[in-house]
Amino acid sequence: MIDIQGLQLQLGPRRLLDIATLRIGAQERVALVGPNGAGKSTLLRVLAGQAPAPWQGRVELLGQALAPTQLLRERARLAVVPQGAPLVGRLSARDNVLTGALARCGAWGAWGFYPASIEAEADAWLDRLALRRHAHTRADKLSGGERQRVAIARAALQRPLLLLADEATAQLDPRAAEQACAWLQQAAGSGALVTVLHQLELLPLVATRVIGLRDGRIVLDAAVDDSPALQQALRALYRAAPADDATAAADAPHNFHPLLTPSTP
Ligand SMILES: Nc1ncnc2c1ncn2[C@@H]1O[C@H](COP(=O)(O)OP(=O)(O)OP(=O)(O)O)[C@@H](O)[C@H]1O
Repeated sequence: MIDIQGLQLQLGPRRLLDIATLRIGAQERVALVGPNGAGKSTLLRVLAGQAPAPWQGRVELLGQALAPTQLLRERARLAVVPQGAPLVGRLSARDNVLTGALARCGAWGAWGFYPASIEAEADAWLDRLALRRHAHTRADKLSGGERQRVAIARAALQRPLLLLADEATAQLDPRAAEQACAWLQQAAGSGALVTVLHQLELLPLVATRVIGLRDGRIVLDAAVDDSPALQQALRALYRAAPADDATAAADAPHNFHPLLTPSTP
């Protein structure tokens, strides 16, 4: 599903990513965690074909080796719930959700005509995410949390092989955030889910594997469980001071002692 070897992304003097190896299998549920500026979103952006700068290394996604300027052939099956959940503001919540199915509908979808089965699917998602009463509200009139939920439903309509979610629970109240973890898993279906997460208490609800980044490097790769070892590793991940300038980042040892590196597929 995802196979990364020697990924390096440099922006000016700053190294944003330095990932020796990372493999994520089909159907995996993975959370990316780490302090602010660790590179979590940048990694998702590389996978989504939106890297902020050219990168070096080998990135294979859904069976295709990517180049920094090349888009994935199977883009329709790659769903992204971006940070802040940008939507098409002039479209209703329902129409935004329906755009997730565009690739399945061909030209008719582009004209706003969707098969009844797809409209029913969109409505079911609007119901599930408690959005039915907002179905015909313009997206730019929705609250942040409502937009977030619309973005999850839109991703579900893509029937993704891979769903990338960047802090999809960030704008949700505690109960909705817990529910969103289940929604994300449902939206990913039989595909893989990689989600950036800051609320560590939600980890068991959304992931079976946690990957910790710091200064663009993977320093933690562990199964999600309630072991004291994982709790300790997570605390250490956030306690560690980030490199606060380019020199410090460049001087840091390349493979410093990982916090935890248990089994991965
Ligand atoms: N387009 C850009 N131009 C300059 N710097 C960038 C750009 N994109 C990311 N960065 C820098 O790269 C580093 C990693 O950013 P990234 O957004 O990936 O971190 P993150 O782990 O997702 O952080 P957060 O938890 O705060 O969202 C940050 O220091 C950020 O300032």
